[in-house]
Amino acid sequence: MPSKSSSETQMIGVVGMGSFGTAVANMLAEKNPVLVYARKEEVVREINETHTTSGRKVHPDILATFDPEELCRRCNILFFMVPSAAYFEVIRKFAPFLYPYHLIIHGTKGLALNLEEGQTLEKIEKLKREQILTMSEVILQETVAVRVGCLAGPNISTELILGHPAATVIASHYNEVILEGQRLLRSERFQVYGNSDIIGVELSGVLKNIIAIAAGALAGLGLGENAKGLLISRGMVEMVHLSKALGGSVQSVIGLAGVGDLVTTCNSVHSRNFTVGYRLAKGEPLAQILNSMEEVAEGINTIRIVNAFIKTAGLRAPITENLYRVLFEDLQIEEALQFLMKYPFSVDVDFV
Ligand SMILES: NC(=O)c1ccc[n+]([C@@H]2O[C@H](COP(=O)([O-])OP(=O)(O)OC[C@H]3O[C@@H](n4cnc5c(N)ncnc54)[C@H](O)[C@@H]3O)[C@@H](O)[C@H]2O)c1
Ligand SMILES: O=P(O)(O)OC[C@H](O)CO
Repeated sequence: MPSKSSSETQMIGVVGMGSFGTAVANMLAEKNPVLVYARKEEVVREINETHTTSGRKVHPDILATFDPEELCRRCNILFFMVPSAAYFEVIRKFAPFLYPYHLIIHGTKGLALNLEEGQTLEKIEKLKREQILTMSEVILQETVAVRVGCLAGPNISTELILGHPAATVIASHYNEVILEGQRLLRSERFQVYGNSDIIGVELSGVLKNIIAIAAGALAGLGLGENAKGLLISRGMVEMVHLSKALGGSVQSVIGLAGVGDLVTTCNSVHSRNFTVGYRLAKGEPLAQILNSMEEVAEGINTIRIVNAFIKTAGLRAPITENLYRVLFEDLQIEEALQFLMKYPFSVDVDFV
């Protein structure tokens, strides 16, 4: 295994220079030099020559490369900031260059499927928990890395880029991952909390996207703040039950990465998931909305996976189930709302 000198360890690696990757790379660059990986040569050139990418400013202490080996050789702390749909491809590209000394933190709020060749979600009768992977589980499965963490919280990238105050959670089984994340990212404008329940924190960030799509739909219909309060509180209860069934703790859902991010995403016109719901409610077909979006709305893939899991686990998750039918089975939003208003929820909080 190659050894590393202490001076080399100061350079921090970031994989993926989309909205969130750029925001995080810029924050990291306030304290350490940063090397970012982008797969396209023209993006690498743009970052190195103009210190911008896709119209966003890039900190002058950030260099770019399209060589995964260089990134892994020069950085022993890596932040992976790519959408879940690209995760297996990206992780497998980096896996040959990763060693157990690497420390990896990811910021992806999506799920992946661990299926056999030729299997698809549609073909599976019962989707088991072990066939669903959070991104930390993908990293652990595909690489020799051990010290893995996630970063999740109310972190709309457009606000981070403006330097507005915010906070996040770094979750890991390893305290040193949390401490490194805090050391690298904490600033006067950015607070970093720790949590040892990595699965619960990942699931919180993943599941709130479903509720955010529903919140966008309510806003698109102009149904007001009472309805939103109702959705957010019932959405939180649904997230708790789904997260518990998938291996997360109640505490993580009611913390910053759960309720904190839920409130933010359900209220932000900058949220891609909220925007999908809003445009659906205005009458646009889902395919048209997704085709016109350059950035990923993770909730769409998440709801397919979670809906399949709900059936296997025998759970009831009325918001998720009804939203799935709106998105994929032609149920009208108004009909879904009527169904939810008649649903016999009777206990307010049933998980403590
Ligand atoms: N944007 C936000 O406000 C925000 C905040 C918190 C978390 N997140 C999460 O971060 C993740 C990324 O979101 P984003 O907003 O940066 O998305 P984005 O669509 O803006 O950017 C995705 C980046 O990944 C890169 N990428 C995609 N496929 C790739 C591949 N096969 N190989 C290499 N690179 C590839 C793209 O080139 C792009 O740079 C998502 O899971 C999202 O939920 C986003
Ligand atoms: O734009 P969204 O909907 O992916 O949400 C972004 C972040 O998850 C907010 O914390």
